[in-house]
Amino acid sequence: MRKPDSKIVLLGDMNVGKTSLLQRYMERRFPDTVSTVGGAFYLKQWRSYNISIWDTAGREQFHGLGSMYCRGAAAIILTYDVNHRQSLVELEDRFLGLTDTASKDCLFAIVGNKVDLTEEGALAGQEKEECSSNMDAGDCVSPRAPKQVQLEDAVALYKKILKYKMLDEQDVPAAEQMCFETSAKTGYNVDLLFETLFDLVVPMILQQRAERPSHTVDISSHKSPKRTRSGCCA
Ligand SMILES: Nc1nc2c(ncn2[C@@H]2O[C@H](COP(=O)(O)OP(=O)(O)OP(=O)(O)O)[C@@H](O)[C@H]2O)c(=O)[nH]1
Ligand SMILES: [Mg+2]
Repeated sequence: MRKPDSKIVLLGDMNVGKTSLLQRYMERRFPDTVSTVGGAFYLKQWRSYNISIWDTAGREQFHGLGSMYCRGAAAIILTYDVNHRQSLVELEDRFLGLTDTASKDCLFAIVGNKVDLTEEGALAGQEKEECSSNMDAGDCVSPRAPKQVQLEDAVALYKKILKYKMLDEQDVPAAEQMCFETSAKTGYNVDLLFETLFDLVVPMILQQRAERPSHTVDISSHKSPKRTRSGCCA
């Protein structure tokens, strides 16, 4: 197997939907999941490049492994649940420190998942109301609640991350491009999330290749040595 050209890591609290997002993208479905143990990865071919996408465990007991998974990462997807404010708080308190091992020009995406469960998600046609047509409108109780975390909160966290990493806003993609709201259940924005990141890491791969000293010897330009009378090389 060829070594991956780049690495993307999903981080975030347990139950926010990291595994579901990855399975929705890679397998085009929303299967039942079990809480992740340690970590696992998928390989995605994007154009001619191999990108590994790592799913990590959000459970506290696996916290120590997080920085190991982030080592050398070109992009990190910090995931929260739009219905649980604490899951956004945890990104800053518990997960951001794990990203210190990532590549120095690592990109960050902030992803609020499970929008299908919110009133806004319903308005955006995320999921059909499960009401029978002979019910009164009043009987049709929606389980959805207003979003607990707004996109602006994610944008504010993105800007804090730039400060923490001492990055200049002008040198990195804009917050509006890197903060997403998704639903692994319906697929909403899932392709956009992953493919935006793939397109951003490709130039990083090319830059790394250009900076790396070449170990390739061009044998076509090599002249054969002249033979001397003794049969030795001059
Ligand atoms: N409604 C809804 N449920 C979701 C969505 N994404 C995930 N879930 C559900 O949320 C639960 C947790 O999802 P996982 O993908 O296992 O969460 P995780 O972040 O990988 O959790 P850990 O592996 O423990 O860190 C499962 O019951 C999923 O079916 C979503 O977009 N919408
Ligand atoms: Mg998981």
